[in-house]
Amino acid sequence: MSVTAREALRQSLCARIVEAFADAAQGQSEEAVRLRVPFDRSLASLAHWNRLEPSVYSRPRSGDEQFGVGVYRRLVASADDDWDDLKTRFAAESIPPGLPWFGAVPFDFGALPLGIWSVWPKSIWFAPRLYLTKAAGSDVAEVLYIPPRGADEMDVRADVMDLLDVHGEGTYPERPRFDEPEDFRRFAHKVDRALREIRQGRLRKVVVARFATGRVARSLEEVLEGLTVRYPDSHVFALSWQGRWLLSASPERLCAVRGRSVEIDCLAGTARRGRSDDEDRQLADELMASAKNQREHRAVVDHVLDAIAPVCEQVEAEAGPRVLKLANVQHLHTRVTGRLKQGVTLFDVAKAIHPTPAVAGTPQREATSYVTAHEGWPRGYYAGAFGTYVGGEGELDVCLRSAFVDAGEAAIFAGCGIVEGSDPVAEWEESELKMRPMREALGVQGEVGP
Ligand SMILES: C=C(O[C@@H]1C=C(C(=O)O)C=C[C@H]1O)C(=O)O
Repeated sequence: MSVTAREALRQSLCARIVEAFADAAQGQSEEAVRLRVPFDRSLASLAHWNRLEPSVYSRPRSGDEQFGVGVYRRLVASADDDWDDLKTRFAAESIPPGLPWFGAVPFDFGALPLGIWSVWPKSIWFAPRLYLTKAAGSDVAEVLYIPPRGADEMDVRADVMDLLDVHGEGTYPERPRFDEPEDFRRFAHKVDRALREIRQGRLRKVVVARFATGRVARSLEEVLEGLTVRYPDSHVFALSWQGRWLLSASPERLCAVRGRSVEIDCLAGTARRGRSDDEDRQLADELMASAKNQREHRAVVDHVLDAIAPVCEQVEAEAGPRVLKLANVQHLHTRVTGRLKQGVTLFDVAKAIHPTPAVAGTPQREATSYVTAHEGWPRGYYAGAFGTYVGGEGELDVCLRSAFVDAGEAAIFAGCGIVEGSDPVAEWEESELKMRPMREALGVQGEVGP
């Protein structure tokens, strides 16, 4: 969108909110101002790299969009905190009806946020002060805005204009750059080391990951629109904190909790897409027939069923895996569904199953510690989870096909499950495919051969 169109959008949205604020001031006493505005573009048009206020964009598989900016309430986990601390703190908070918390948790709650992640707390959650939702295909957005206490119309105008300000295009403060990414030699060395652990019987599977870096060539709006068009079945999500962005187009639901029901996606086992329909079908058949991939996949399903049993009244997995096709790759996929025991929240479920063997390995605890100790760089939020939370319910998706963007530079992450018989060249190629969504969307040059 052009700078003038962006400014016109900002002005008109602000005028509608001020109007609704003035009407509400004469009527009810609710803290939040609620209105509906015509909106015929994607809510991604409100997202911008250079917005200093924390902000969030989310477009799950349903196609409904959410955008939030500014902080009404924030909740962060620091070095020593765990899931239980988050849960306790959430229990003490209250936010207006219809407003969710957005946030993310790390891959390993036991690890400190180091390296590129040291600029962020270990887990970040916030309820935005200006929140828009738009149903798929609709050209109307619902707006919820919480004015500062005691604000008058003038204050509200200034506040909303500020929340939607973009603070200069392309001007980034000097910050430390990312570390040198791993080349094939170092990656192969990590795979060999993982294979040694497996041969010696300490682990059965380890997910070995790598990252690539590059300059971002697109506006955030272009990036998000690119991802939503190309990956309609993934959850496209972007969250900024202190000007840095975490982005993901996740195909993998860690857990969704609505009332007493829970849904989990197990995703492990990967093949590329074919160049023709025939080749694509053949690759899918080979994936289904591959004992190595089926073993890798079954380990995830078994872990999830075992780990979730204590918080469930009933739980079941689909009979066998299906093939989930994404634009870049195809995966083996099994859905697990269950009925939760009374009082079990989203965070109880996440604590029980995360990180699953799909992103850590098996045995899960040993593999998680192994990854944290031997990856060679801190995973932070990569292979962590992001999503929404309201009163115990919500959805968390695994932060895969993801990137961290700081001052116009991106680190793009991908990992592969290593089991007995894995080959470093094939795994490198798989990691390249997994990086493709973010590379293409961000316009970062890439595709490096082994
Ligand atoms: C670790 C990643 O993906 C995970 C690993 C998979 C595999 O090894 O087959 C498949 C899907 C994901 O659960 C990633 O995309 O970075």
